[in-house]
Amino acid sequence: MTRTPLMAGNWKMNLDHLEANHLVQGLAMELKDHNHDYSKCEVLVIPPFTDIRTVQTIVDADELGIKYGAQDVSIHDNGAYTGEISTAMLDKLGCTYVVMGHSERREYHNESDELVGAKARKTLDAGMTPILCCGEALEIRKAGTHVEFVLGQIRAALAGWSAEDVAKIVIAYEPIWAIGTGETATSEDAQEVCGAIRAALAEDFGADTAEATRVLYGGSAKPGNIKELMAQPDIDGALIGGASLKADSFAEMARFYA
Ligand SMILES: O=C[C@H](O)COP(=O)(O)O
Repeated sequence: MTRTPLMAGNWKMNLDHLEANHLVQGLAMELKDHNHDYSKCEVLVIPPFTDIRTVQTIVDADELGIKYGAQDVSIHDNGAYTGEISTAMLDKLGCTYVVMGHSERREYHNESDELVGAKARKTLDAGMTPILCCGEALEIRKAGTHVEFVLGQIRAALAGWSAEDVAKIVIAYEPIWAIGTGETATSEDAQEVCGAIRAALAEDFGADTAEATRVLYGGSAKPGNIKELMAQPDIDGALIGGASLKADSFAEMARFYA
């Protein structure tokens, strides 16, 4: 496989900057102690905005292989947008990834597919990698229309994109019913949708783009199920919430290949 696996820890609204310092130092130590090979799995932390400067300082000072990014971004460059953060601000802090369209933002902030697509565009234009989230609620899963629903979210967000640009993004499939519930989708469930995403990318943007685009799974991923998830042909990594808040469990997941 030519796609480099990615373990991305989405801290959500957890940990202040002091706790962030502690976690990143602990994570770096765990990975070093176990001779983690970053070429076999990229390790990414996605802290709250207020922690990013602290994470940058540790990563730069200790020349860590850990990457960091942001949980959201504005579609505006600057101006009267109280509370928003621009791509330029994130780029200046050394962020390399930005998440958009997480189900929690879609639900609590009414984010549409079009807005999510615009955030991904803005992120890519600023030289960072978008992590575009998608995923269905339990009712949709029960109705059996989850594949159609998820492909609809992605196609709406990426409408008009070039194949070259799509190949640079990361897509994260997160069934909402599996987020923070302890109820992981089975690896077959996860593969079904991740495989369908790749097939849709091939149909819309060509086989080379589909081969290059990384697709992550998210939703109660943990040390106990990561190997099985990563053994699936179309799962290239995980977007991890709860289990990324502890250095040992997150490091163990990053070392799924060992
Ligand atoms: O962004 C991460 C996901 O929402 C998964 O969260 P979780 O691992 O706590 O279920």
